Amino acid sequence: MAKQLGGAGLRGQVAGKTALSTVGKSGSGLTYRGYDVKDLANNCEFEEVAHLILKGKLPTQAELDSYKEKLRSLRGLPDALKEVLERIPKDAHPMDVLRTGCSMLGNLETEEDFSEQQDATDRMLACFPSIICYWYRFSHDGVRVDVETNDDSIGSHFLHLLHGEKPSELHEQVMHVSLILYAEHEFNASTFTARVCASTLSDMHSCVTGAIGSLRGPLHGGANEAAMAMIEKFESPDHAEQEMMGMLERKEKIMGFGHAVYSDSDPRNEIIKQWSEKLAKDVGDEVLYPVSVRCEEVMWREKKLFCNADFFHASAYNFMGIPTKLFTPIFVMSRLTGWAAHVMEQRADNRIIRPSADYTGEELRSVPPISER
Ligand SMILES: CC(=O)SCCNC(=O)CCNC(=O)[C@H](O)C(C)(C)COP(=O)(O)OP(=O)(O)OC[C@H]1O[C@@H](n2cnc3c(N)ncnc32)[C@H](O)[C@@H]1OP(=O)(O)O
Ligand SMILES: O=C([O-])CC(=O)C(=O)O
Repeated sequence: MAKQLGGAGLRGQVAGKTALSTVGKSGSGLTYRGYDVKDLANNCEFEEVAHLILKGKLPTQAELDSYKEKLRSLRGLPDALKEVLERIPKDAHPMDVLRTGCSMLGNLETEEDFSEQQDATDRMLACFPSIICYWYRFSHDGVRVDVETNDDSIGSHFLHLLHGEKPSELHEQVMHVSLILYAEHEFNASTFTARVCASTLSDMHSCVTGAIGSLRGPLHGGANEAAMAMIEKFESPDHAEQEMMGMLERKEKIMGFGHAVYSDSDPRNEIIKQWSEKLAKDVGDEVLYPVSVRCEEVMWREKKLFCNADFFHASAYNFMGIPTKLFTPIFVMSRLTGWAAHVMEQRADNRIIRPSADYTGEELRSVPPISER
């Protein structure tokens, strides 16, 4: 059953064209440049999908090797950026750190001309994990990590910097899947933010900085952190059910459920849920995964609301030892590909995005003298 699309929030209104992805239209429900996300998640590394989204085609082995080599060479951070990161307090939210880091990078390595858009994007793709982990390890552990690792992938680079050791094969694989699932999603709020910014002919770093701000909220990317905060309070599936029933009765929003476009399932959920189950077995979990499954059952039974991409990401990331506040920055590391590709698409066929509003204010009136107000 298709979701009723209309009403506030521009829901269901066509606001532009894209050749990058379809949501709720074909295959399992999500396609990137014509490939089903399930197919991509089962058969590709994230860097192949980044190449597909940003450069228009799946790479050959030689193209992939050279793309990964290029990304590896771009992991270092300028000293001025490290200095800024060192001044950000420990209790800052990592999404704010990333927003500042991206903006600072735009000052140091400004995109002077649109011909630099691919290089500016590759640089961010390579160094966002460095930015987030440099700040995290400095502010939390007091160490200045060497961010120039030789790890094979963006996901393993991130886990290596975070934990101080190379990740297991399982964890590297889960990072590939997770980054693929989060990479692109048509005209979602953060991507639309990036496109609006691009439509003024602004620079790539401004578009991405704005998009990070939009992704941060709990109704969008921030939902994976909010979901974690909720499930970690539940001691058992029965406890989860009891608490969820209370939340529903109080008409509270339950993060990680529902979607603006999908009507009865988010195709990314089935995939990340399987990986969460594998990770649960790997760590011997007997609480978080069964609690998450019960939450899913209760929400469907009571409200016909389904898990979106964020819900099982919470337990999966937790099982890999990732601190909750770093969940949404991982989303950024991935969605950067979608944002940048949309910026490029907008630039290639641009008209400034400037919709209209229905006015609901006062009728025309004259300004009274200040003594009479
Ligand atoms: C990667 C991502 O960004 S995926 C989205 C991540 N966000 C979340 O998980 C936050 C929780 N979910 C939500 O807030 C919403 O489902 C959104 C923002 C994702 C979509 O919003 P909308 O398109 O406006 O939702 P929709 O029209 O389906 O809502 C229908 C009804 O279900 C309710 N509803 C929707 N989601 C939820 C939820 N998670 N918990 C409780 N009730 C919900 C709405 O409040 C609404 O009720 P109402 O008619 O009484 O007002
Ligand atoms: O499309 C949306 O509204 C939100 C979403 O799932 C995403 O951005 O991945």
